[in-house]
Amino acid sequence: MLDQTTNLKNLLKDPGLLETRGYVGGAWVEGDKGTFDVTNPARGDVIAQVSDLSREQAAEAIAKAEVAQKEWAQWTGKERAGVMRKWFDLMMQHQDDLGTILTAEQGKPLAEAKGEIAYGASFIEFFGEEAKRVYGEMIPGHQRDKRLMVIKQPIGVAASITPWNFPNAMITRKAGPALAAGCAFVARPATETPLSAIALAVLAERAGMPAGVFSVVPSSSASEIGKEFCENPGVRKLTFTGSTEVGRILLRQAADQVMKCSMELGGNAPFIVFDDADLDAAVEGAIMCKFRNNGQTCVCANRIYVQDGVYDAFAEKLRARVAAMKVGDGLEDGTDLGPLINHDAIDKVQEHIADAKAKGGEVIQGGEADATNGNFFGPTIITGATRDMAFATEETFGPLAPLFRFDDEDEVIAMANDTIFGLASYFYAKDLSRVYKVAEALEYGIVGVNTGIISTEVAPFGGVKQSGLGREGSHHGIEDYLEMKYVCLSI
Ligand SMILES: NC(=O)C1=CN([C@@H]2O[C@H](COP(=O)(O)OP(=O)(O)OC[C@H]3O[C@@H](n4cnc5c(N)ncnc54)[C@H](OP(=O)(O)O)[C@@H]3O)[C@@H](O)[C@H]2O)C=CC1
Ligand SMILES: O=C(O)[C@H](O)CS(=O)(=O)O
Repeated sequence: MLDQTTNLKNLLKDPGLLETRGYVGGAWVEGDKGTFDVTNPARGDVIAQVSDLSREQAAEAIAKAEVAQKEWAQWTGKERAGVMRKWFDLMMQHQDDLGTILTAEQGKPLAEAKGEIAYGASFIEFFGEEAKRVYGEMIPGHQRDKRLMVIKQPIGVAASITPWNFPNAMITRKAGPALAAGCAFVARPATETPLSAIALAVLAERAGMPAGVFSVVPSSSASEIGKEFCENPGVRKLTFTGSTEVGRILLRQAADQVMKCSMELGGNAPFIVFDDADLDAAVEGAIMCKFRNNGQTCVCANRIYVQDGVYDAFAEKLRARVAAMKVGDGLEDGTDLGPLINHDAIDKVQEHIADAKAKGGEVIQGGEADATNGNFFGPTIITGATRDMAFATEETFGPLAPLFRFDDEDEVIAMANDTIFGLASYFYAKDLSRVYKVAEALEYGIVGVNTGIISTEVAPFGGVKQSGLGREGSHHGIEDYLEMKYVCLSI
């Protein structure tokens, strides 16, 4: 457990991983604007004071990245893969410490944090391998004296802005394809969780990543750094993960330069249980899908739809499982659910519960914050959910499971699709024709069938509608960091 007396460094096997400075052009730099506090969300204790870099320092990181990228792009894919493999190996070698740092700043249980480290590292491993497979093509000429070639080249400098909920994996899911393609990468982590990003830079340096190829710009002013990323002509690609609201701001800012953008934005995932589902499997899937990272993921179930004939049985089974979940400090053994990231997150969950109760919803489990102590909130289930309640259209981003009742497929597909979002969706059913029909009818970038966990580096992750632009992961993921060039050769 972390408190005022226990220094985070004392918990690490390699205290050198707990760096608090920025990493710019291969140098460790103090912030022109001093420092900002990073707190442990479980109890609010300050665990580090991190360098607060200025917009000018972000501009310097971009300038250094422009120079370094020219050389990095000359390396063969195999040479880039060699450095990325060493980086991956170091991440896995230090998985325990990286997990401890992540839990300390973000709050998720240590086992989940270590899982994120392995998930994050998998993008570096996977795209290191893809670096060797950036193929072009020859096209039969349209005239006898013409030979046509298509080659793929790195876009240039990529800049990232990432959220606090996956402070390691959301950076590596972008840096992996970017570095493999031959881009340089400048990362601006979330204010709440910069330590995990900085630790990645410590290991990148140890892995022999050339100076300037990977930089981390911690800052307490998101909008200031975001404007630099969008307005600096040295940046050719902006990649963002976070809310749709902020995604819109960045897209507007990037439009002036017609900058290529990847956007992984908000979600509002439906989780549908049909009457032919394996109910026990559906309950376990709902637990994992709803309560992973305490409900603070963009792919968490936000609306749970249960067919009428199995509604009561599912509700009782889910309630029994949720009642057994342990809420506590992520660094303590046996914790299933850590704290939410801050008080605003608690307020959002409480607002959604109050709104639902005022409109006829019934809390059958949880419903209370642990106000005595930190940002803890008991996992909550509400029955009698209806489409006029706030969580039907807003992402709760917390441990609240609203159960909606439905009669037939067409009704639930219409309800599931009735949102501006389109990231992840899930359903449990056995009938094969139902599986095909529903999977094709759901308007989402991702559909989980008889599973509540869909995230892997080998598959394309991304949303439709207002959940984003582009895909991260899979062999498709590297395309977002490449430009396609057509060469017309007259012989
Ligand atoms: N599709 C996906 O993969 C994901 C989507 N999300 C969505 O994001 C929301 C919760 O995450 P949250 O971090 O609060 O999202 P935010 O969009 O508020 O923040 C995401 C990042 O953007 C930064 N930011 C905020 N405002 C600006 C700005 N004007 N210019 C530049 N950068 C800015 C934040 O900085 P700072 O930390 O300083 O505020 C943070 O680093 C939910 O809607 C969730 O669904 C979250 C994670 C993944
Ligand atoms: O930020 C998120 O919520 C992640 O995209 C979810 S996942 O990829 O880790 O499942």
